[in-house]
Amino acid sequence: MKIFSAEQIYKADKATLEKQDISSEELMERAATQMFNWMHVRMQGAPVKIHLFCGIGNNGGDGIALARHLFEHGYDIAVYVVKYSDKRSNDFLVNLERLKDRKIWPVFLDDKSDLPNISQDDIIVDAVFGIGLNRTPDDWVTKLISHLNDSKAFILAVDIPSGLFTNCVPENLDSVIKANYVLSFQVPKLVFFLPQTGVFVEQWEVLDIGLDSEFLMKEETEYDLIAKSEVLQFYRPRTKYSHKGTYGHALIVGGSYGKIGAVTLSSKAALKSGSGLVTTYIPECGYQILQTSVPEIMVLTNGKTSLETIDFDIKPTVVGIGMGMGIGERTAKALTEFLKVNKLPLVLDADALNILSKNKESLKYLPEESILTPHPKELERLIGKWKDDFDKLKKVKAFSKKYKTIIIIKGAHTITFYQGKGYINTTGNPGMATAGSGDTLTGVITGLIAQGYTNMQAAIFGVYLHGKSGDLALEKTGYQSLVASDIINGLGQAFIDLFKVPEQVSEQQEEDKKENVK
Ligand SMILES: NC(=O)C1=CN([C@@H]2O[C@H](COP(=O)(O)OP(=O)(O)OC[C@H]3O[C@@H](n4cnc5c(N)ncnc54)[C@H](O)[C@@H]3O)[C@@H](O)[C@H]2O)[C@H](O)CC1
Ligand SMILES: [K+]
Repeated sequence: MKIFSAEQIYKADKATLEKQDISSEELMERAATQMFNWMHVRMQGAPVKIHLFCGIGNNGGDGIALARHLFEHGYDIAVYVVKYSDKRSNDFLVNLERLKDRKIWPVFLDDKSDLPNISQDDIIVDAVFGIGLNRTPDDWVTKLISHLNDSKAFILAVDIPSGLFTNCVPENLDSVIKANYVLSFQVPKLVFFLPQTGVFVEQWEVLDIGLDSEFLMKEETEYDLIAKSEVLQFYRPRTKYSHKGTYGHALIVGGSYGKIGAVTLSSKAALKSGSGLVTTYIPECGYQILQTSVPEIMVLTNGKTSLETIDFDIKPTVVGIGMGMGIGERTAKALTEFLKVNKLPLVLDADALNILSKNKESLKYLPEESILTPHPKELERLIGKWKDDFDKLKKVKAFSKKYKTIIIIKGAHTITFYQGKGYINTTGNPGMATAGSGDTLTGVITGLIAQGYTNMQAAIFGVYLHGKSGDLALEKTGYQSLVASDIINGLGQAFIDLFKVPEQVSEQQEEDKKENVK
């Protein structure tokens, strides 16, 4: 799914009005009707107090129109207009009049108003600011927003939590609504997926308001959201007359005394993600450990307790390098010498990245489309400190362009970056923040490249599979007990899940749908 910028959404609106020959107020009505249906299906007329806080722009207009629908279906509503400016939008005014026609008089709030009473059992609809926010809200609006957050009532945000910008991190985080649920029109917003701003979005859902499909299809975006339908197109089925040679040979390089586990996990993950052969290149101290724990894997050794040279006479398809490798002088030199002569596709992780951070001139030896999988600290060593999430994205983009590398920013929503574009992953969970999880990811990506996936496909698909496997494992382990080996063991189910058809809608839902059409 594409993630559009605010400018692109306004362009999509314009294209829709022209193509479908409708007014902007009709489009607002679609948005409000969709939100009402969403609420009505869940609330079924429940006598819960709903407080609607509406700004004076189109986000506020959406809220006012929603209030009308709720009123007409007998819901107990209280409507507030947050008068943060005199520049009321036309569609807001049209809907305000419609509300007044029904004898509903909103409470107008300004800097002198008392804060309204809200019980924690009530529902708040947040329609104060939408994607049009362009400066920090005034102090009194921030106070109101903090008051709503403190109420502990369930907050349903319209389009985006009020106070969140679409293209930067707010200076004052007290001015942002902490939404329990966001109903976002047509497309999710980038800020839902970044650590500093994503915390304001507990859950989100997209409501289709019928924006022009041609525009949505043709318009190029800087970010894509990656879910099952996006990765399925990469999937390479196995063929009947294939043999292990068909699926490539992954070489995993790394390990040092006390850190043989890291390479073991990567190697096993490469194997379990389908690499035909896997060889692990480690210091001698790991020989027995590896041969015993993963008998399917071949082992080459060099150095006693850490690697001294990286030099082999096998012909692997791809090399995954750095896990548990250490950053000692000899190992660092071994890596640099290897990079100078290497022509194979590379996946670089952990200490390989730490060594490169200290010897940035060696980055020029990386083949194009090498994959770098840093965790936050490793990323900081590579690109330097960042001011906020947006600054981080800018720096990663510049780095990836300069060295022509694919960078995977690991996190709650891992983002794969290449050629100026970010691919945001949707699988994974906090249970995966555990030792060896990253080593496993490197193994999965290396294993996919071995089988013939392009580096970009392997990066995006690998991140998805790794997360999905963690999600499936979670059902048995819970968050705390999920360990990297569970992720490896869940990989098979993650592949199988790709082809699971979503559950059928129930008969009752089908009936409801028919009713709606009537
Ligand atoms: N295609 C869609 O997704 C549709 C979205 N709709 C809704 O429209 C809003 C965007 O509406 P817009 O009027 O452009 O912006 P806001 O409602 O966010 O209003 C802000 C308004 O106020 C000014 N402003 C900005 N920041 C401040 C500030 N800190 N203090 C005071 N005033 C401020 C700014 O100039 C704006 O004019 C979108 O989110 C959806 O909810 C449509 O209803 C349907 C199509
Ligand atoms: K909002």
